[in-house]
Amino acid sequence: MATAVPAERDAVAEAVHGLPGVEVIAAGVGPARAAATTATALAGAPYGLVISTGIAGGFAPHAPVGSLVVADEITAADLGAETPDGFLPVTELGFGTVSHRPPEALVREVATATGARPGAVLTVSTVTGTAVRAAWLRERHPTALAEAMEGFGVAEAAAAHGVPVLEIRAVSNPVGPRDRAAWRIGDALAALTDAFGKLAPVLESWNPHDHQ
Ligand SMILES: O=C(O)c1cccc(C(=O)CC[C@H]2O[C@@H](n3cnc4c(=O)[nH]cnc43)[C@H](O)[C@@H]2O)c1
Repeated sequence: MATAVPAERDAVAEAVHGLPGVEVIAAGVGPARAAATTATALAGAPYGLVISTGIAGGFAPHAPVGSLVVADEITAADLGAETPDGFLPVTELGFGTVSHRPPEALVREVATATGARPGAVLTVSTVTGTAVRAAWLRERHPTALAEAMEGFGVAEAAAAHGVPVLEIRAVSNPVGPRDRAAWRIGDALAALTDAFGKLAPVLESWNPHDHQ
C-alpha cells in the first residue's frame, strides 16, 4: 500500500500490521514521486496488488467529509493541454493514457466490506482551490467522488509491473475554496484505520490469478 505521507502510512499500518506479505510505504506527495517510489518497491518484490491510499478532497454532496471512497476509475484530471477551445487530455493529443480501472470485483468487495462509495477518483497536481475549478472537474468527470494527488502515479507504476491497482481514500475536506484550517485530517485518518481493519479479510483472500 502506498500513502503520500507518514501520518497516512501509520494510520493504515495500525490496521494491517502483521498481515503476511503486506507492506505500507509513504511514497511521497504528487503523482511523479508516488510513481517513482512505487515502481522501485515493485521492482524489489513480487506483489499481487497495489493500493494507493490516504486522505482526499471529496466532491460535495457525493462524498462528504469523513466518508470513504473506492476508485472504480483512477483518472489524471489535469494531464493534457489547455487550448482556446478548452482542455484536451493527452490521449486526445495522441499520447499515453489518462485512466486506469481497478478490478471490478475487488472494488465491489471493498465497498461492501467498508461502506466506501465507488466512483472515479481524480489525480491532480494542484489541489483545487475554487468552486469554479471544482465545478469544472465534476462537469468533465460526472462520476468523480474525490480528488487526491497520487493515485494515477501509483497506477502507472502498477501497470508497468503488470500488477492490479486499487485506490481507497478517506475524505478530509471538500473539493473547492481553500480552507486548510477546516480539513478534518484526524477524522479522515481514523476512518482509514477503521476501513483497513475491515479490509484485512478481503486482502488475505485476494488472489490476482482468480481475476485475470
Ligand atoms: O498535516 C498533517 O498532519 C497531515 C496528515 C496527513 C496528511 C496530510 C496531507 O497533507 C496529505 C496530502 C495529501 O492529501 C491528499 N489530499 C487531501 N485533500 C486533497 C484535496 O482537496 N485535493 C487534492 N489532494 C488532497 C493528496 O493526495 C495529498 O498528497 C497532512
